[in-house]
Amino acid sequence: MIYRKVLGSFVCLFVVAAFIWIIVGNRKVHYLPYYLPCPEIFSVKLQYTEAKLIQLFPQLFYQQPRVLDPKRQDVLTVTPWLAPIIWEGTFNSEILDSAYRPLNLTIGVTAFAVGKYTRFVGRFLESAEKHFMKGYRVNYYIFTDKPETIPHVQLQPGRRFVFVPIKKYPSWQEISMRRMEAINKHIAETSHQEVDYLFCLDSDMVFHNAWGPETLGDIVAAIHPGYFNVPRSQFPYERRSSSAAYIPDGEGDFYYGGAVFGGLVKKVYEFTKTCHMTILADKANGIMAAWQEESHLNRHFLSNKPTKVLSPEYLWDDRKPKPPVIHLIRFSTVDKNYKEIRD
Ligand SMILES: CC(=O)N[C@H]1[C@@H](OP(=O)(O)OP(=O)(O)OC[C@H]2O[C@@H](n3ccc(=O)[nH]c3=O)[C@H](O)[C@@H]2O)O[C@H](CO)[C@H](O)[C@@H]1O
Ligand SMILES: [Mn+2]
Repeated sequence: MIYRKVLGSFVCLFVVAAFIWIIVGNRKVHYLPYYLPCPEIFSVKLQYTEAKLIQLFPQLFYQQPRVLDPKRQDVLTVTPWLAPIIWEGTFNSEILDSAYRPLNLTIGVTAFAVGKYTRFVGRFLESAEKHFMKGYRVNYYIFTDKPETIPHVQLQPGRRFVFVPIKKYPSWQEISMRRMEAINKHIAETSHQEVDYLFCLDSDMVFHNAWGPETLGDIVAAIHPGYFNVPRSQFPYERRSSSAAYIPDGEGDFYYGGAVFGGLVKKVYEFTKTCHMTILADKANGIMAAWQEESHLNRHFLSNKPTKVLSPEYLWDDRKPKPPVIHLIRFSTVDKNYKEIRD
């Protein structure tokens, strides 16, 4: 009985194996169709609260990036914490535009024009319309105590101008430092709903060349034009330990300028809040940092590293001759009579 069952099983196995061999082997079918057990997973979309569509790069034709042939060998293009440092020659605007344009971003700019500094706004805006985030939506927030003195500047479509009334503090130091407070308050009340990224810029400056999406990052700082080529012992950090902006000798990455910072509006909110608080702490202790809010900004960026660093191309000074490492001056301080204007 058992012998017959075993024999029967072997015969069955042989017949099935022979059948498969005939079909697969003789008919030249080399694989069997295979179906995923649950194809509906492909149609499931996670509902993230800040869900953004993934942008694919369209077909573009450009030079191959060469691993062993960096475009700039004369400058540092990445920080030790792997934040890119943006220099002319290191990026392709066409590729960046193809990634950022479809996101339909709005970029905010804050510029302060208090007292005599209203005279700079016309040139600032005219030059920004030529060079700043061309083709993107831009909101200019002009913080001023004298809106009637600001000249009208024709803006490109999708770009608008907003006056933010602000009181005039008696000293230029206080005006400069209080920007942190005013920007922070304005983000909380208004601009967090209006812009994706926000740049906070000095108004006594002019755009000379393109400033585009290569500058966008979570939190962005700019290297000061006066200190990109000096050892950190010579950085004009606040050196008194009684100040909240204190940086001891032997510490520091770069010397960043107070005239340019930015990033995601939420990050700029956090940043301006911390800086304002450390400025107030100093005030309570009867001390003012060596370079006002710029010192606090440098202290903050030492322990909270920027995710992108702009080279001095993005924060130059018209009074300085252009060295060979600077291929392009994009944004630069105008020459001004300090004594006359701060009087
Ligand atoms: C290139 C650079 O990094 N500049 C910084 C530097 O000197 P700066 O000489 O560039 O400072 P500044 O006189 O331009 O003042 C900073 C800004 O505050 C505004 N303002 C100032 C005074 C006034 O009466 N009315 C008015 O509106 C205006 O937007 C101006 O651009 O140090 C300052 C603090 O000491 C700021 O950190 C500046 O950003
Ligand atoms: Mn300035």
